[in-house]
Amino acid sequence: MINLVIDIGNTFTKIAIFNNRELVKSAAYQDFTESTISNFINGHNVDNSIVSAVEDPAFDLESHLKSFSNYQRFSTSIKTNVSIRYKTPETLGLDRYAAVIGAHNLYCSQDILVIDSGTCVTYDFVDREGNYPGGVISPGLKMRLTAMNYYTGRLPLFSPDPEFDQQSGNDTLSCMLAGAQTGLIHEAAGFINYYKQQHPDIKILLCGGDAPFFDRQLKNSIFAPIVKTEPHLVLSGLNEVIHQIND
Ligand SMILES: Nc1ncnc2c1ncn2[C@@H]1O[C@H](COP(=O)(O)OP(=O)(O)O)[C@@H](O)[C@H]1O
Ligand SMILES: CC(C)(COP(=O)(O)O)[C@@H](O)C(=O)NCCC(=O)O
Ligand SMILES: [K+]
Repeated sequence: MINLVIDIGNTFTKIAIFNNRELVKSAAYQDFTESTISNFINGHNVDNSIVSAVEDPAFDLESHLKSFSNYQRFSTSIKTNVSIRYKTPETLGLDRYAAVIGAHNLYCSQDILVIDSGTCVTYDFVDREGNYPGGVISPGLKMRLTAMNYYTGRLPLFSPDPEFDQQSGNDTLSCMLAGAQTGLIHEAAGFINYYKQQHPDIKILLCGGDAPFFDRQLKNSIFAPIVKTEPHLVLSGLNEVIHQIND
């Protein structure tokens, strides 16, 4: 079974082809059009397709996918082996639901905290039985620096600096990076500690555009043994949904 899965985030659209549960290829695009899909598929005979979108695509994506595949609309009403305990499933980001499905099916006998560091950073907990109560939504790495520039008169616009590892700064740039970057790691450490106290065997899975940043920082921390990067968690969660519907 060849599956085409698409994850439309607030910054990038991620797309992948799976042959059953094996990832064949994946890519990320800032500009996503019909021809992006044709170029990406490039000769693969797609059986099924599915989309998770936090933003509406700029073209009729559903009609396009229906024209060459068995298209499945993804929503929180689709029953999977993850049970949504969120109070407002109708407002839950589909990328968050897909990420915990991906996590639970990769490590089904473990309690997991997913840290998806995209436009926003989301912390989502799923227990070993597949119960998903929710988690945390927090400003993303780039958003933190952009917001400080946008809402002030004197703070410049800086990009994240992967090399920066100071706890505090002594000029404008280093002070802002300490807040935006080191502050984000302190935040993550705080939430990890909170969940670890309640679930001592918890595993931490990292995904999203800034996963390499979290990976580098957390691999140098006491959390190193329980942290793992799973870059395709949302995509593999969507692929799992196709399997659970068809199996
Ligand atoms: N070339 C880039 N352009 C924009 N953002 C980037 C780039 N490289 C890394 N990033 C980081 O990746 C984040 C987006 O990651 P991603 O997981 O694709 O987000 P989303 O799922 O929200 O679309 C941005 O917020 C930014 O911090
Ligand atoms: C929290 C999010 C903005 C994260 O999106 P991302 O950073 O992956 O683009 C998205 O999942 C969303 O719009 N959620 C809706 C609110 C909710 O999940 O309750
Ligand atoms: K996210």
